[in-house]
Amino acid sequence: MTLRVRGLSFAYGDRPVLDGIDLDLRAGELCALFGPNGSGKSTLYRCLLGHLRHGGTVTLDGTDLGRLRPAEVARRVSYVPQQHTNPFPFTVLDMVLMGRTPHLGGVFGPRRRDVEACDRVLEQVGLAADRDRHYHTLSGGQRQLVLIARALAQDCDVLLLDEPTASLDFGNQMWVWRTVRDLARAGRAVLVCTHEPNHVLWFCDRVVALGRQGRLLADGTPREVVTTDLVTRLYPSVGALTTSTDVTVAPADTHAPVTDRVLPAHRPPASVRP
Ligand SMILES: Nc1ncnc2c1ncn2[C@@H]1O[C@H](COP(=O)(O)OP(=O)(O)OP(=O)(O)O)[C@@H](O)[C@H]1O
Repeated sequence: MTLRVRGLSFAYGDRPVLDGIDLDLRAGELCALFGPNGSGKSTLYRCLLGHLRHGGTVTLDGTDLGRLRPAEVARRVSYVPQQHTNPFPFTVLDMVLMGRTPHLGGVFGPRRRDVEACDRVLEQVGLAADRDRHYHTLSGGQRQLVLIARALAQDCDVLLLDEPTASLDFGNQMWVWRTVRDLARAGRAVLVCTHEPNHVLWFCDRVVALGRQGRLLADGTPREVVTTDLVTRLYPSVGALTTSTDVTVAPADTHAPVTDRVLPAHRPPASVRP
């Protein structure tokens, strides 16, 4: 199963944002989408999902996603948005059940097995005790976990996640990365947008880097792409960079102990580093 993007271009009015993006996202692969603020990552997701009319093509196993009805797309592709507010007083369980909606036939409501599936993912994200609370009363990180739970409940071949760890504590960040890595190993195709180069190095199979002009700058393994040269080019204000295998805090099951780590060259001495 391959999500294939060819020549994807998009502009907001007369302001071009994406320029000729070619990308293949394959089953079994955890791929990072890496790039500066405003480079068009969220816009790319919205184009892939058919929320924005764009140039070029997006196909899933040869089928043009633009020709499918939204419910058909939602059966195959799940999406965790970067930000989400909901004006209605949905409970946590209601929010996660929305992930099951594309799988329900006609006007039927959720079945017992849908509720059980949602309870299982709420248990996984550590929010089982909060299932009957109103979504809008949760903290930012808890809301992010609910959106991730909704995507897991949706149970799709392709997962598109837009900065899913941005509001999460270190423990939950590692849980999300391990979960998406396991989903990829189980045969799903996963694209995760992140701003953290070290997480790309630690967890991902592949990374595509989007530059400020809305063009892909690189596509390859993390060790090929996340170089001090590329990071300096994307983020010139950081200044000089160095790499290190001196990893102070990294889970044992990541690539960290054997992988270069990207660090600012002028760091505080080790004794005061966190
Ligand atoms: N609805 C919109 N109307 C007009 N311009 C927009 C709209 N949404 C985004 N943009 C602009 O398009 C560009 C790309 O935005 P986008 O949100 O895709 O970037 P991003 O890479 O996801 O950024 P970030 O890392 O900050 O989330 C930015 O310059 C942004 O200001």
